[in-house]
Amino acid sequence: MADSTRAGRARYRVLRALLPGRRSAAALAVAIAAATALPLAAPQFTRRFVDDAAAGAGTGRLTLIALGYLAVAVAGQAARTLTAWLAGRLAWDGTDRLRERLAEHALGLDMAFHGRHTPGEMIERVDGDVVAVTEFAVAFLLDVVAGVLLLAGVLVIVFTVDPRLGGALTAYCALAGYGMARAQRLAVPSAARARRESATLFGGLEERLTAVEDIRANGAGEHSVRRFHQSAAALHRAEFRSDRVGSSLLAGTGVAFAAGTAIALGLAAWGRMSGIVTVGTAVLLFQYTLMVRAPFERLIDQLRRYQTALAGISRIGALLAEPRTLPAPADPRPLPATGPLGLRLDGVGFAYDRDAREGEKVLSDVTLCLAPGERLGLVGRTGSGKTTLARLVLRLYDPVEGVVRVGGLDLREADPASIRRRMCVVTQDVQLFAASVRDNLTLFRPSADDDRLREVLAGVGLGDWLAALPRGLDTVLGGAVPADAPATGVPADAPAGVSAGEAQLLALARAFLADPGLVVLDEPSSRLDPATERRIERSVERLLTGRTAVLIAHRLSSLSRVDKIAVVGDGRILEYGRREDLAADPDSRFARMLRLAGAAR
Ligand SMILES: Nc1ncnc2c1ncn2[C@@H]1O[C@H](COP(=O)(O)OP(=O)(O)OP(=O)(O)O)[C@@H](O)[C@H]1O
Repeated sequence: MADSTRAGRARYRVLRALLPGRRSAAALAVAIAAATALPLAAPQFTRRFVDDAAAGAGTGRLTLIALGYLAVAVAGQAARTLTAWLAGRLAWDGTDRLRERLAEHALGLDMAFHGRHTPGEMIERVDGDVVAVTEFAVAFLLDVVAGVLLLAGVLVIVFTVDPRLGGALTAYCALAGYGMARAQRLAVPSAARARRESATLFGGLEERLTAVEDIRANGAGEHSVRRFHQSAAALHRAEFRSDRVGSSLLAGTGVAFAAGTAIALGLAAWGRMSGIVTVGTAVLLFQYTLMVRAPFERLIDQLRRYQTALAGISRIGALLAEPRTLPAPADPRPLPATGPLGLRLDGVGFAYDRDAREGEKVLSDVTLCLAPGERLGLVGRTGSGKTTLARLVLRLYDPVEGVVRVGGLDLREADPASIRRRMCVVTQDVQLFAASVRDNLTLFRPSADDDRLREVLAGVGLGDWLAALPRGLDTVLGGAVPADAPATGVPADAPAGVSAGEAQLLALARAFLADPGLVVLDEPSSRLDPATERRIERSVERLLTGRTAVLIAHRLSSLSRVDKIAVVGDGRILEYGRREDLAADPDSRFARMLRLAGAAR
């Protein structure tokens, strides 16, 4: 499909998500029509008032005309308020719909996509772009549609009063519009520069706040603050320049419209003196000339925002059009519902970049087999491909060649929900949320049985920890804190800190709750205190019992609990076999590793 067609379709999908229902759209159209027509009617009352007063009409009649004017003015203001309210409500509905669709779509995209895009970028897309687009949509309805209608209405009315005056006003509007559009373009570079400086400042701020611990620990606080000052100063200068250009343009526009008003006054006086129009009509023409200024200014302002909104629509459309690289199976089959799951990899090859050439693969020709309940230990240097192998087992990626089978099923044909239900991963980098202990354990699943949660926590040795928490399972967890941090004097609703060891045990508790048939466990490589380490080891042993397991081992001692060992190097399986066989073979790499470890001790 041609890129332009795809982009057009994506834009159409975004705009369709923003479209309101028929009834809301009809209500808004009526409100916009009223908000335009009523102000257009007001000068007719002024004309009648002036002409009747000049003709010596009585106070009663003049009062009636004045009241009519007042009623039209009040109704016009009410229609404008209603329009703004309706447009605002529709914008919120549209924003929510679009944001929900985008968030759902983005969360459904696979790891390959999320590896290429930072969280900050995703937030900007799902929030920043959507808000920019919907704000523009509201402004478009209020300023562009209503402005164009008002302008057209004024020109039509003045034409009907006198075609010559109508022609003059049209020519003036065309000239003023062209001049303002040109002037706006002058403002674009300085405004764009201010936006760039703003992005640099906030991007840097986000990065430094994320890395605050490393910055402090390495004594880089002063440099970071200096860089922050530099960015803030650059933003200040850019904003100042942009404001100066903006104010000059505003002043220029003011002069142009003042000249227009003077011309209109002159034309009205000329019309009156030539006897073409009455005094009332001269006042009416003057009022209509004044009315064109506001819609003009708003139209020009929207022209500038249109570019930003268009870019936002294209980016949102591109995200919505992003395909999943893990295709859903046509006929999904569930993994066996109970018991440990067998695992088999046949000639598996993988590259993160699917266009990579033969030599650039991260994994090549990997063949492994685990019977249900067997445990495999993966060892190898850093960057050798152990984590990648584990990701393929969990179907976070699909292999580019070969097959991964779990429970006898090619993972590409297995029901994705049953994969997430029956398989589970415990990583060393435990993610805890600023949420209650309960939500951290169940990952926000509402159907949690508190007794089961307590039992599981006690099982991993966190029973006393839970009992000491001020609000038990409802205690909100904060960020990780050092294990030796004092826990006294903490208010009852303050977020509880979690040490690295406790976080590991919480992750193991999550795995126990899921009760999987296959566990992938990335052993913590950081050193914990011996007591915590023993608690973790005991829990790991319990977790692995009766389950198939792939263990990424960072310590040789951990391998004593596995049945088979695979030594990974440069994306290949360098050695694979039963642990006792490899240990008994003096020429094996594993035996060499054991000897080296023994010598080191
Ligand atoms: N998301 C990714 N995108 C692109 N390349 C990646 C990605 N993750 C890992 N790699 C690359 O794949 C190779 C294997 O990495 P992998 O993380 O699987 O190794 P590892 O054996 O688990 O290392 P470690 O023991 O340090 O965790 C490395 O060259 C790494 O740079």
